[in-house]
Amino acid sequence: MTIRFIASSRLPMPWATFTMHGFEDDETGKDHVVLTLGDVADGDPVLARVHSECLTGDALFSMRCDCGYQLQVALKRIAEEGRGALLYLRQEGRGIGLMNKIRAYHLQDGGADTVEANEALGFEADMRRYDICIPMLEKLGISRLRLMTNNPRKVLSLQQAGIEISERVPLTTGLNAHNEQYLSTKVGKLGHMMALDEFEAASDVDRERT
Ligand SMILES: Nc1nc2c(ncn2[C@@H]2O[C@H](COP(=O)(O)OP(=O)(O)OP(=O)(O)O)[C@@H](O)[C@H]2O)c(=O)[nH]1
Ligand SMILES: [Zn+2]
Repeated sequence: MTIRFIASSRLPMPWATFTMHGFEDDETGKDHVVLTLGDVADGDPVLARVHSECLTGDALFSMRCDCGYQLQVALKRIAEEGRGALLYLRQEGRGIGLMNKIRAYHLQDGGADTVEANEALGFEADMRRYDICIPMLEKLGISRLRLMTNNPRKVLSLQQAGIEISERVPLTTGLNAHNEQYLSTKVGKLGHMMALDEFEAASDVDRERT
């Protein structure tokens, strides 16, 4: 593992002023960011989101997925508790990269689901790895997580990497007319632990996208 800490700074956000910590992975050339709020090094479980980059959803307001909504709700929840961490991993498109995600979206426009599209391009459904979290969490003194996710593979991969997950906190938000099928595929093919009728509507999020 070749992840190096670079620097920390303040990051004022609409909900709280977080601290941003930058890390660089010499092996992949990717840089990752962790946002923390409050004292996360006191040994108590930390409310946390391990979020993989989604340029389209996180920054460009895409309604094809739930990523941007989850990002915002996770940050709001951490701000409400006054303590927590968000790991923003540069694993765009479940690890296939932005250009391949656009290729996958093109196939999805023609009727494929997210898994079929990845496979048609020669990729596995999910290429992400989570062991990269360990050096970042260690550096920040975080040992146990209350993890906001619906993804069982994420919980398992983090546990296998040696991270203690004291609780899984559901994060069901952002359902809209454009991503219903995408979310159904998560449940049906990727085993996500959620039911679409339990979702908070997208309009519950500040950045309303209906
Ligand atoms: N390849 C591919 N990647 C996608 C697609 N839609 C979103 N992504 C990427 O999927 C990642 C988010 O993964 P999700 O499975 O939505 O969510 P998760 O983080 O694994 O699970 P949760 O913690 O429950 O949200 C981001 O890297 C997105 O860029 C898609 O259609 N194809
Ligand atoms: Zn997304």
